[in-house]
Formats: sequence, structure tokens, C-alpha cells
Amino acid sequence: MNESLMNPEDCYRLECVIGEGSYGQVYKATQLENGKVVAIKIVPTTGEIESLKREIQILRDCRSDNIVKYFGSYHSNGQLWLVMEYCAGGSVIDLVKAMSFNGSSLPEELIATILYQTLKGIDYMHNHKKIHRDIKCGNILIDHIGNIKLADFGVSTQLVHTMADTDTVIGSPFWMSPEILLKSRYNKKTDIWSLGITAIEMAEGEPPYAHIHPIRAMFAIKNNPPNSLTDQNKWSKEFNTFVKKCLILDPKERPSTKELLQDPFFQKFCKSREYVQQFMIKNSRVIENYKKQKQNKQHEQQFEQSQEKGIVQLDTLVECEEEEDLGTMIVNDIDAIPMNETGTMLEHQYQDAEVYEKAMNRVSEYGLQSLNQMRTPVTESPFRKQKQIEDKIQQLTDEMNNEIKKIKQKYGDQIQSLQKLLQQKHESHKSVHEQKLIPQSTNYYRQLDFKHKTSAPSTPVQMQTKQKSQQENINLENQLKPTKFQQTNLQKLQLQIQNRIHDAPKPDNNSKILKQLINRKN
Ligand SMILES: Nc1ncnc2c1ncn2[C@@H]1O[C@H](COP(=O)(O)OP(=O)(O)OP(=O)(O)O)[C@@H](O)[C@H]1O
Repeated sequence: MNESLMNPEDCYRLECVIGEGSYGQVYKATQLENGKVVAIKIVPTTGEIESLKREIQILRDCRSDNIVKYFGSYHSNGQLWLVMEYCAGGSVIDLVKAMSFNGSSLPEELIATILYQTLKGIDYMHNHKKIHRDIKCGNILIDHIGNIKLADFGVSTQLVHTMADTDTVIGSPFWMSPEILLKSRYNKKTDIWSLGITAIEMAEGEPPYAHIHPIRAMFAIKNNPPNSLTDQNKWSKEFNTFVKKCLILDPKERPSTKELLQDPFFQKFCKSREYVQQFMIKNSRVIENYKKQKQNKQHEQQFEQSQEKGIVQLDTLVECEEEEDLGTMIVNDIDAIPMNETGTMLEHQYQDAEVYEKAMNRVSEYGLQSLNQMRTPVTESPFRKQKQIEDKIQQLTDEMNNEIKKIKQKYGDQIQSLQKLLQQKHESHKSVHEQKLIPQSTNYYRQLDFKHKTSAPSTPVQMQTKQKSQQENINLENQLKPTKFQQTNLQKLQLQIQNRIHDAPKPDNNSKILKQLINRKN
């Protein structure tokens, strides 16, 4: 491989992450010299880079309008950069998922056009003695003018003779041909099988057996290979026949790319690249909405994963993202996965029970990719980091606002009921004054003093009346004492509650409160 030793950061500016594969991320980037937009796949060289090297090797030899173009590669700072043509329409899987998310499916004309151009890309590869081995919607891209491009050559192979290495099971489980799964000798016809499964994926939103565990699916494909679209009445005779041809069990009987390019399905339904472009423009909002949702989900998962540290060893149990596209797997010995004919797992034949248990746990946690040696963390991107910080701040702000709301709700009711109580006490107090015809004053003790001074007794009757009145006043005073005491207590309580509301964290408060919340959360 002949990659450049220049620092790629001097040549390109990374704009944003546009996708993520098993071993690294794909960025949209700008070439500084001329402002050209490109796609760059970055893989940390500490992990598995063989597939990227293979991809570079295959891509640099390919010159076809239906294969994503290769512009160069760089090795710098422990990373391998693969610079390629940017396909603004994204992958066909996003289109398929967006449409099914919207409750619709792709029209037959679009399916035919995408399949035809993909087939042309495969035809080019086969003519140059290359097998793709991983044909699926996730590896078919659409550019800004509606051209269809085959991508992801990480598992592609150069045919040295006529047959490929028979010991290696390679590809994505649901799209794998029975001859690969049976470990028979296989050839380029394996790509035709995968194209048939891709046709079903485009029509039905997912490949056959997608609802079952991938390992079981591999056995199901071996034992009961899919051979047609599920609802044949929904589709044209030509489309049904095309799928059936691609899924012919015997590779020798299965048509070649040349034969399929002449198929009546394409003659009847295939349209121009402008048709694809128009379809993309018409459905851009649906696609964007779906991508945003997918991205948010990924960010959440990445944020959770970023709490985990460094390289994730396979035996570390972490929450596994829901995998839409199961990814590509390379297994050197499929028979090491013990299962019976119906796909039920058999009792392990591993010598070390614990090793077996861990391997199976990994498969159910991570999917089949975990059967590869090591899963490396994706490259840390500044965009992702910034998004994580923004999300964290948003999350903390929301939390604080909720807390304030809760405190207000809780104590607001109490304050109201205490105020009501105070009002009632005040009313009863007033009514006692009215009964005794005592003039209202804000200070009751001052009133008593005034009465005392203004009504000095002179006669014994007056003395008696005064004493009686004094006694009554004392009684009244005694009666009011607890009320007064209660009132003071209530005021104190109200003050305390108000202080607590005041002390509660505010959304725009300083970082100390943020830290308190983070600590409490941890
Ligand atoms: N040249 C490109 N232009 C635009 N988007 C791209 C390009 N290459 C890849 N992508 C996007 O990046 C995503 C990840 O691509 P990548 O080839 O790394 O992994 P993958 O094929 O999805 O996964 P795996 O390697 O596990 O099979 C693709 O699904 C696609 O959406």
C-alpha cells in the first residue's frame, strides 16, 4: 500500500461525521486547496486496519461510474485516512428505512434503477476478477445527482484463480449466500445472491430472517434458503422473476451480471439517474427527519458508551446499540458455533466452559461483529465531544428546572394553606374585639393601656366594674396568647420556606451547582 506520509489535517478540514462503520467513522470534509467536498473514512491504526487496507487496494484499481471513487490515503498520528468521493444522498439503507419509517416503500421503478446501477458496479468488479462479498443496501450510496455507487470494499477479494478461499466465511449474515455458509467453494455468483437479498431488502424494508438472531439466521439460510419476495402479489411479474433468478441455489445455474443486465425487469422499470435525483429531492424531508432521529439515537448511545473507558474489551459487558445493519463479519471457522439443525444452540463443545459462555454472551451483546478479535472504540471526534457537552448541559438544566418546579409545587401549596390559616386566626381575633366593643387597633396592648389610663375608677361601683373589665381583659389576653404564639410560629415557617425556595438552584446559576448535580448524579 502506498499511502501518503503528509499530515492529512494540512490538506483537509473535517466538517462533520456522516456515518460509522465497525472500525471507524466516516466524515464529510473539505479539501483546503480547492474547496472540493470529499468523504474520509478514519480508522485508528491501533485496531483492525486490514479491512481498510484491503478496501484501499481494491478501490484504487477501480474506475467505474458505479463504484465510489478513491482519491488517496494517509497514515498519520495513529490513524489511517481513506479519502473518497462524497455521496451526498447517503446510503440506500437510509432511504429504505426512512420510507418504511414513513409507512411507505420504494416504488418498483426506483428499486429497478438502483439495482441496475449496482449491477453495473458489480459487473465491473467481476470483469476485473474481484468479488465484493458484502452487497447490501448499507453499502450502496447515492450521489447528489442520483448516481448509484457501490462502496465498502473492506471484505472484497481479488480472485487469484477462479475460486475464493473456501475456509473464510465473510460478509453480513442475512445477505450471505448458502454456498458461503455451507463452506463450499464459492465464486463471484455469491454477489448475485446478495443482490437478490438486497432487492428483497429494498422492497420489504429488511432482508429475510432479519427478525431472528443472526447466528440462527445463518443456519436458517443454510437449511431453508429464501427464494422469493414475501408478498408476491404486491409486485410485478418481472420483479418476482428477477428476485427468484438471483436466489437460485446452485451458483452454476444462477445468472451472471451480463445476463442480469439484460433482464426484462430492467427493460420495463429502469429509469434514469434524474429520476433517482427527483425522488430524493421529493422525499428529502422524510429522509432528513429519519436521519436526525437516527443521529440523536446514536449520540445518546455514544454518550453512554463514552462513560466507559478506553478500549472496550470484548468480555466487558456494555449496553449494545440496536443494530439496524448488522455489519460485516469474518469468521474463519463457522462450525465453531455449535447449533443443531433447527438453529437451537447445542450444548457447548468448547473445552473451557467459561470461554464458550463469554463468546456466546459477546455475540448476543454485540452481534456477530464481536466474533472478530477486538472491538476498538471509534475515533474521538471534536464534533461529537462538543455535542456531548451541549447535551450534558441541556440535561442538567432540565434537571434543575424540574427540581425548582417540584420545590415550588411542594411548598407553594403549604404557603397558601398557612396563609389561609393566618387569615382565619386574624378573623377570629377581630370578632373577639367586635364582641367586646374594643376599638380596633393594630397593637392590642396599647389599647389596654389606653383604656386603663382613660377610665380611672372613682366610685366603688365604678371600681367593681373596672375590676370586672380588667379581669375580662386579662382573660381575653390569655385567650389570645396562644393565637399570637401560633402566628409567630407560622410566620417563622413561612420565612423558612421562602428561604428554601430562594436557595434552590437556578438554571443560570454558576458551575458550583452544576458540579453538585453532576456529583449527585454520579
Ligand atoms: N463516500 C461516502 N459518501 C457519503 N457517505 C458515506 C461514504 N462512505 C460511507 N458513507 C456513510 O458512512 C456509513 C459508514 O460507512 P462504512 O463503510 O464505514 O461502514 P458500514 O459499511 O456501514 O459498516 P461495516 O463496515 O460494519 O459494514 C455508510 O453507511 C454511509 O452512510
